[in-house]
Amino acid sequence: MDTIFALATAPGRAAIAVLRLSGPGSREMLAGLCGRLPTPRQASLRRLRDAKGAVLDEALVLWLPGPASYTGEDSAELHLHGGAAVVEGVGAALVALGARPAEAGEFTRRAVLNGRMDLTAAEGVIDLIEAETATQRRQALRLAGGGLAALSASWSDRLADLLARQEALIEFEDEGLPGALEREVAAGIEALAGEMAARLAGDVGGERVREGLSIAILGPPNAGKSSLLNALVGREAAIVSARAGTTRDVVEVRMVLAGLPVVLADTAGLREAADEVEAEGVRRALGRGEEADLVLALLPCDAPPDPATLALLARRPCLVVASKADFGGAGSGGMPAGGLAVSARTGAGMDELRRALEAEVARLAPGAGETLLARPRHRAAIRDALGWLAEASKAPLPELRADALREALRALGRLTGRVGAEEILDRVFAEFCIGK
Ligand SMILES: Nc1nc2c(c(=O)[nH]1)N(C=O)[C@@H](CNc1ccc(C(=O)N[C@@H](CCC(=O)O)C(=O)O)cc1)CN2
Ligand SMILES: Nc1nc2c(ncn2[C@@H]2O[C@H](COP(=O)(O)OP(=O)(O)OP(=O)(O)O)[C@@H](O)[C@H]2O)c(=O)[nH]1
Ligand SMILES: [Mg+2]
Repeated sequence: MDTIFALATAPGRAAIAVLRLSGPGSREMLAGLCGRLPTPRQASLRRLRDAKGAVLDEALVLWLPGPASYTGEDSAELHLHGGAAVVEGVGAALVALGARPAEAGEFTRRAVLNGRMDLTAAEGVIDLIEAETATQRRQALRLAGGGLAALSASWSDRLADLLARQEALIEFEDEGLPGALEREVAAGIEALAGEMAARLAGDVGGERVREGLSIAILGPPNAGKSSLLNALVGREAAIVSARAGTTRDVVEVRMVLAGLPVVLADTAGLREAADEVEAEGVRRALGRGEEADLVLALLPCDAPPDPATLALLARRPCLVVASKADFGGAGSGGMPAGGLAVSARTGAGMDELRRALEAEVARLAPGAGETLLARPRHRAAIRDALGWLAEASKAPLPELRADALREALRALGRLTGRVGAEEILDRVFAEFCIGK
């Protein structure tokens, strides 16, 4: 096993830079850098020297002998002065001592291989690094804290128990074991399948929390789409003008709604375009409307209802809003009376609109932050296991039932990384940054 090192903090000008070292050579390399080893897990201030004895930095050093370390191996941390030349120099000294730069996610990968955490907890770690909102952080912490690992382990335990009994049934088939055991196994499979199905049905929204939502503002030209986007984000992100057909490109801004990161997109007004450029803009607008999680449809109070916008409303999850409400109440633009009416000019209805958007986001990501299934991979693995349980239930022979139970167990093993197809690990750790 190689000894690896990496900058664990962001590169660039900084107060301190943390270099992390892990692997069997850590003890010797650390001693090589700073003389005698510090007391384990105690911060010590040491002068770091290269092979020739030249001082590289004065650093706070942590000696973290395995297995009680993040990776489970002998590890160390060097809290350096945060300068590019300092990091460079200490890195070069470590290479001279036999270490190599770590690959993205390699420390956490080792933690998984050494049984310090399972694959879903490792995914929680990366989600924690990428979390931009408190809701995302809560979800990531549940995962990193082993929430899904524990659930999967309890299911695996029960499956292993059912499999053992099924194997006993096969072994003692000729001795006429009581049918009671067979009924017990069948009931156990039923119960487990029921729980998995309930988890799949009830644990929704986690993927949306992780990835964030996309909302597209659509409507006829001059409806005030760009003005509304600017009012929602509080800055002049998109060009506004009295001329219809001002916006052509999709203009994206990021904001947080109901604890979720949202990309809000302003689009070209929908109409028979006057020229090629506008036509492309309208195509892009419609495309964005099709892929958005929510369409914010604007029907201006000063114009008749627009057929292209209405057609989109019929197909996509929509929040319909009457814009330019200062021109008259909701209703004049084809809005039902009592609908949401806003004026980007006066600010009327903007608070209500924000609340309505938050309610839509909350509806699209229910249970936000309280879920365990954060990735399509999680859902797919459980669906897989459930499929094998269904096979087991209807298996005509005891051996086939045992085979199906074994496959269900393997599906859960892939979820936690215990059944280790190398490519699953590669895919998960490709998302990581270097140093984690
Ligand atoms: N300086 C520093 N800060 C950090 C980390 C780190 O590795 N170094 N972490 C890393 O991502 C996170 C904290 N997570 C960690 C999880 C486990 C262990 C660890 O070594 N655990 C051992 C020993 C615990 C102890 O000292 O009592 C264990 O649980 O056996 C360290 C950090 C965030 N902050
Ligand atoms: N009275 C009134 N005028 C508004 C309101 N919102 C926007 N306008 C005006 O309506 C005109 C068009 O506004 P934009 O925000 O550019 O409209 P748009 O929907 O983005 O238009 P396109 O990009 O051309 O599709 C501008 O002159 C705005 O000042 C409003 O709430 N009330
Ligand atoms: Mg516009």
